[in-house]
Amino acid sequence: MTGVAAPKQGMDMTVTPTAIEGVFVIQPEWFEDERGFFFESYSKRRWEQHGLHLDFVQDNHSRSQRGVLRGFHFQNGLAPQHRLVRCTVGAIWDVVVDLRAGSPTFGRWFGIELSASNRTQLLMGPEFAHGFAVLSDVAEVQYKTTGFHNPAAEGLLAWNDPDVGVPWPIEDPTLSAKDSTNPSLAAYLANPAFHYGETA
Ligand SMILES: Cc1cn([C@H]2C[C@H](O)[C@@H](COP(=O)(O)OP(=O)(O)O[C@H]3O[C@@H](C)C(=O)[C@@H](O)[C@H]3O)O2)c(=O)[nH]c1=O
Repeated sequence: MTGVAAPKQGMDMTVTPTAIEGVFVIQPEWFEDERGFFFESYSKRRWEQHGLHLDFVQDNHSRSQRGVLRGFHFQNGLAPQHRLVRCTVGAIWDVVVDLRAGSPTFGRWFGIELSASNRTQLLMGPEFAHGFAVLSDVAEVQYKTTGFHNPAAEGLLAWNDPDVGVPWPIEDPTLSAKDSTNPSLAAYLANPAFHYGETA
């Protein structure tokens, strides 16, 4: 068919699977001119064109100082959450850990730098513990979730569990009181919240 191409509806994005099934790197295109930049940080229509059908219900925003590490956190099957994470001020090293018992990548981690300048986003299913370390003087992190916050569903995993072995880029991080006593992966596995092949 010939003719005039349909006008482009907004900017596109790339969706790149990682070595861990269920974790995707999302890179939106952006427009830049002398005023600054513009990009669509989320478009339901664009996501559906890429086969991503998720209903986000909550937006979160945190600010942290250099050296802060938050995590690892997840919500169990009572209130499962897909999470779409980005950094809008500064830079973080963002990490997920596969919590699906029986998964070929159980306990394996994936990490990526998310920053205000690279505008990269990380999408993870509910079955992943999530945490990040701040690489800049200050970092602001914004993320969307498909489930509402539910303290009764909160799950925690030790940021420094040697069985996971994340090579964090900061030493002696500043942690919340809660995160300084998080359980190990072995303790999690005694009563896992998620099983490979089952929908959370
Ligand atoms: C996450 C969350 C916390 N809160 C409250 C609970 C508490 O009083 C206060 C601070 O909570 P926290 O210390 O748990 O915040 P924080 O350590 O930033 O928790 C976050 O960490 C990152 C790594 C994640 O993956 C997120 O899902 C979330 O768990 O905010 C909400 O009201 N809604 C929410 O969605």
